[in-house]
Amino acid sequence: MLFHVTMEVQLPQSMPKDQADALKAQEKALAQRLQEEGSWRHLWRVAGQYANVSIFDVPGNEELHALLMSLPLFPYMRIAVTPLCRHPSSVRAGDL
Ligand SMILES: O=C(O)C[C@H]1C=CC(=O)O1
Repeated sequence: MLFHVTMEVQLPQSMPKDQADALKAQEKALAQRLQEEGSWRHLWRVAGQYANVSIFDVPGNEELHALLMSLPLFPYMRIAVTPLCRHPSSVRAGDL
């Protein structure tokens, strides 16, 4: 299943820079691994915001929930999920 996911990162201003940098590095490593493996299909920065728009390809809701909860920045993100299905007028074969 495909999911459109938006993530807005809100790190507390009180978080020490070293801790924030470590979390971002862990997040980047996992995000890149998941992209290489295929479950994180698209990752786009929202211009002008510490936020992204992503497309995930995972078997279902439970898997997406587990994946999102595994992200190091999960406690500091506002996340919105929109499940996607194929549009009948799309000329694409189903892949993005
Ligand atoms: O920067 C972000 O948008 C948050 C998060 C998502 C991927 C990543 O590396 O960090």
